Amino acid sequence: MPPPALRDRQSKYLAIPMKEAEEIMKNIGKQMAKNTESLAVSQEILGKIAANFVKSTENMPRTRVSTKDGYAIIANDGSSTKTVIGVSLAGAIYDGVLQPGQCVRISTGGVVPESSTAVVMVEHTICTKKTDDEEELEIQLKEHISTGTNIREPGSETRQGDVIVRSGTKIGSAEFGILKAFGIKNIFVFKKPVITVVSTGNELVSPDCEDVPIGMIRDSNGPQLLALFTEYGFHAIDGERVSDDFESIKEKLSKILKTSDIVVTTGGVSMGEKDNIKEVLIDIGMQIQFGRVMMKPGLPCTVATGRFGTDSLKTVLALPGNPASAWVCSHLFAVPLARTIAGYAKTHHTRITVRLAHDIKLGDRPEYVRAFLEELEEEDFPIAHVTGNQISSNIGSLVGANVLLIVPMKEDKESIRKNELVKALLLR
Ligand SMILES: Nc1nc2c(c(=O)[nH]1)N[C@H]1C(S)=C(S)[C@@H](COP(=O)(O)OP(=O)(O)OC[C@H]3O[C@@H](n4cnc5c(N)ncnc54)[C@H](O)[C@@H]3O)O[C@H]1N2
Ligand code: MOO
Repeated sequence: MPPPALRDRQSKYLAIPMKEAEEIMKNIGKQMAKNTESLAVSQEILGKIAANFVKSTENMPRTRVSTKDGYAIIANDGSSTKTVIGVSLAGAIYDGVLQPGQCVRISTGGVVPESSTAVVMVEHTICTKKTDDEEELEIQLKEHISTGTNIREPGSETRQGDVIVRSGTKIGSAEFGILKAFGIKNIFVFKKPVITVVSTGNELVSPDCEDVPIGMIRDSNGPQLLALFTEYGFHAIDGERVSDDFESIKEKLSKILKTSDIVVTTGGVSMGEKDNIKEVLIDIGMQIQFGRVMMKPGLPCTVATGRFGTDSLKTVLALPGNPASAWVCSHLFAVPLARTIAGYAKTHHTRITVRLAHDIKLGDRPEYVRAFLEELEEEDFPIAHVTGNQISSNIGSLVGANVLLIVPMKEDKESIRKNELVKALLLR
């Protein structure tokens, strides 16, 4: 860094539009390695993305089974009265063969005996004969039952060889359930990127520090971003803190980049005399992809890439130190990138339409306003309440936020009004 008198008085970096920044991130995502691994189908795969199409190993159901509790009959056998000759319960099959005029009591999920062509619900029958000790001997149908009624045919839900989990699908409870239903033992999933979070700043002390000297602050960005990645199903490594010193940052980043795919730093990216991050990134051979974005919060948001002596491309997201800026930029840039590398088909936050609960004054940059939603039965759209003072340093503006309102910059109008509809990104 040159002495203050000689430093640049304007940023060298053009503030690019958000759309352009997103395009650049998409390209970086495409170039970053997507590695796969085979994992046992255990809780460990929850939240991972399937890397292959998984096919069913057998028909579902495997045999004809009943969808109702009742009686397996031969439909259209010319008799509405049936002799009860046995029982087929789920887990205990009746392996005899039905003759016309006979039926077998059956439960939902029970195997339908050979030659039976329909199941009549117990509600549609009357018991017409029984033994002295109350065993059913004969029933009568109250209505006509046609062939196929209440029977699940083999393969009627899934045929052997059908795709049961598509590549790119996130493994949740439903996918986990179907893999278990077919007895699948292992599947290929995308490996998640190794993410490391580092806080930079001479003023930072441990978040656990009880007696913080004046002029110093607790490092909240580090733990906040580690938690943010956890919320999105990623495990991030705590790279802890480093001072603003050029050499110290260089040493720290050089070490971490060897073992990480994505490094997220906070602080030191703006115009301050200790804002060294961009220079360090250049010094260690990384290419700055953008050094400012026309957005609020997050103007000095910086992204650099490089191979760093390895085959695979690495990305550093050097985010502003202000807590709201770091949080918003992590949502908008780091999470989609991590999702891309982890194989997600959908990498971006869902856009929804919301109705504003208050006026919002427009600023000189497009803004991502933190808000929370209220759902009212009589309203078509959720109501968005802004989370207080939106200054980038206000960590309280993040608390309770579950959307980012996409608010344009001031052009022909000064504000958007209460009750207007705006687009928002759904978080978490
Ligand atoms: N002359 C200019 N000054 C600033 C500009 C500008 O364009 N020209 N941009 C402003 C904007 S916008 C932002 S955002 C900030 C970002 O600055 P830096 O990324 O360089 O961040 P720092 O200066 O290091 O810190 C900013 C702020 O955040 C606090 N901080 C930093 N790290 C942490 C942490 N780990 N946990 C909690 N809080 C943290 C730090 O103490 C500062 O208060 O620059 C504006 N300035
Ligand atoms: O862009 Mo900064 O995050 O406005 O304060």
